[in-house]
Amino acid sequence: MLVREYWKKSFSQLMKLFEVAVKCRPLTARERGRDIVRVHNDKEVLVLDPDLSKDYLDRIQNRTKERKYTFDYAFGPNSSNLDVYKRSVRSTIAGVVQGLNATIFAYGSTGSGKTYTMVGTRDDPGLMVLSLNTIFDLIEKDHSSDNFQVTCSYLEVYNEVIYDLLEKSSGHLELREDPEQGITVAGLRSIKVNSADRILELLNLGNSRRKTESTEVNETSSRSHAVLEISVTRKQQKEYPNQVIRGKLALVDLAGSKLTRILKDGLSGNSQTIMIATISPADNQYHHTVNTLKYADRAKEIKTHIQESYDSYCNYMRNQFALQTEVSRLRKELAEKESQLNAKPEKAPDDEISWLNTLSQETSENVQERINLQKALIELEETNLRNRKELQHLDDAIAKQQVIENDGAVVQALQARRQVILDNIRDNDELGVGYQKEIEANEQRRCQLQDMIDEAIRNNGNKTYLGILSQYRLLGITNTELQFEMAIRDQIIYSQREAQRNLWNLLMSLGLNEKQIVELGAKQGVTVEDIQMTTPLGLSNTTHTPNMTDERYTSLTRPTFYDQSGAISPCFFPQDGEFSSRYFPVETRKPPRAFFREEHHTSYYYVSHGLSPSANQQCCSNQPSSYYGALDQQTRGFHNSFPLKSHHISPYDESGDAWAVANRKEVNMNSYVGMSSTWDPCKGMATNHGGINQGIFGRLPVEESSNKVNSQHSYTKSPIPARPSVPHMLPSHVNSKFKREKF
Ligand SMILES: Nc1ncnc2c1ncn2[C@@H]1O[C@H](COP(=O)(O)OP(=O)(O)OP(=O)(O)O)[C@@H](O)[C@H]1O
Repeated sequence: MLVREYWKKSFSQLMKLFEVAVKCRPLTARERGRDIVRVHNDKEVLVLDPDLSKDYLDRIQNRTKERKYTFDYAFGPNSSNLDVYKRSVRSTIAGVVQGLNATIFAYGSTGSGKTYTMVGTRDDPGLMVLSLNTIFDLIEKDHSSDNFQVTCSYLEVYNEVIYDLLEKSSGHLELREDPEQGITVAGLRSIKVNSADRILELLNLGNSRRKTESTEVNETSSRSHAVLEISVTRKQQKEYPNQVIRGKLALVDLAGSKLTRILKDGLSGNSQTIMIATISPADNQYHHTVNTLKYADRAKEIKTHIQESYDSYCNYMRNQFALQTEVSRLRKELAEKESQLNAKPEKAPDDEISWLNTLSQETSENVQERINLQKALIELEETNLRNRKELQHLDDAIAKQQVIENDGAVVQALQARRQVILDNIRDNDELGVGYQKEIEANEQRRCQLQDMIDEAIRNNGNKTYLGILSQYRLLGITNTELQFEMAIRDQIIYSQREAQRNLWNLLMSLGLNEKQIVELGAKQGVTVEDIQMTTPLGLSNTTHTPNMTDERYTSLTRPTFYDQSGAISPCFFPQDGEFSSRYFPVETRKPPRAFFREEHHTSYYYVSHGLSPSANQQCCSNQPSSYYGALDQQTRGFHNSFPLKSHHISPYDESGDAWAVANRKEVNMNSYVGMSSTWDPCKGMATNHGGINQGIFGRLPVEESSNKVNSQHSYTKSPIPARPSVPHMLPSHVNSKFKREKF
């Protein structure tokens, strides 16, 4: 059967997710009482007042104990199990073979006929037997080429303990939560069966092991709940080869009346459930009968609830179906593309082809290598993000210990851990720089290879053929790259959503309401639903954001703004919240706006270096326009800045450098947001990451007593852990990946 048809059918079957049937058994030979139950119209159950002495007046004054209920199905004492099965159960069983779950359970007081209804006798087989016959019948008649497998388990719950009825001497079994299958019984035997007869054998065996005892109304009263579970696994062969559909049928014979909880269990998941409420017609069972009917009546309320769940379930299933269709469409498309790719072009001279093959092969290896390097780099950076987080926590803990608890041993242990983390960060950073270099070399090689391929094609007589062949080869390579890019893109989308949510929270926690944020965003050219981090929320009113691809920047080269001795490019920070450096054209000095946030109380930090006093003046003279900045070793750029509170600002030292000062011994730049630029040696220009970034730049050793650092380029002696930078070959929005944890 087509999956579409199958779901269509299933939906209509699901419309009756929960049904209640009432079955009244005949009076037994032992019962001497009066029959007080009447069944009308196959739906109504009337229970007469067992007290015959009530007169007409009592009845019209509503003092009668007569009760009337209506159910989905009602069966009188003359109905056989087969009657019950045909009308209320059979259609549900058909769904199990199509992958649906069904639960059929009997509920009623002791001696009311639950076991008789579920198990039955040789002459009047019960619902378990009839259901099994149907399942095997349907499998046999199935015209599809699908493969079926039927398994069966039978358990007993006695005094809250689970036993395996298919095991000779079963121990206690435990419930486990399985991520895929939900709640399962650990160690329960599940036997593969090929016929209803085999299951009946097992059923009889299990029944003989059930705990029973004689009660006033029932000689062989079951003292336990029994659950027979039949699983039907259907492996499709045609439309969706090897797609597996699993249906389950649970047939439950309940012992007592723990109804609500049991109902809840029975109804969890997407199971069609049929409750068979069994009652005795005897007048001395009046209270039990009415109680059972009341419960059964109340169970109808569950139906409404199920209908609601059902609606969302249907939606879910529809989505699933749509996704399946989409996947199958894509599969087909892919197959078509592949066959196009495999179509061989006309033959060309062997040596040319082999040369092209060599180049294509090398290009493919080159791409793979680059992907691997990028992956390694990303992992490395993620590790270091975690390291830096831990470092921050350690710093907090150490500070807390020093100020509040002052426990030397604890501080020592924390500092030891801190050192380990620092070492790891540095090692990783070095490794990262190595990866970056390898990536650059790889990229250069790629350019060379492409040039060689172009050259080979240009100089050959059979240009068209080789061109096509080359394109065909490169198409495969591009595919690999695209797949990698897609994977990263997915991750970025996820990260950006998270960052966006956090940003909202941050802004709200700063006291801005939604409207203000939207207005602020609009002023800054930010669409609030999709906050563009490349145009950061700014503190200034300036709206200019430099276009870093502008050719004016391309003349810049790395040595201009950084050398190994630490003679980095100066950054200066105008009071309106902007920052600038030689990255930006001298003639405009119009840097991007930046939104900065300081989370940490820090001490000294390098603000600027090597500028003339006037430049420094421009940088820091107007309070509160002071910023931290730090050196980015990976990108060789002077990275970032953020504002400090005015009392944290130091004067300049003799060299003209300005330092930010705070009340801690060391600076931890681990947790702020700011703005950064990185140098892209390939493009020969700086890239503005803009907006809010991770800003991880490490610390500088400082003298606690001093308000300034007397250290000409002291940062070079104490390496600043590099900010996790982004491999420049990756899509530009990969940058966002490193922004997410800050909000
Ligand atoms: N439809 C029926 N036709 C004939 N006899 C029946 C029918 N239903 C039940 N009985 C008889 O009534 C008695 C009690 O039935 P059964 O053992 O099924 O009750 P039960 O609800 O399972 O009881 P317990 O909860 O104590 O196990 C049995 O002797 C059974 O044969």
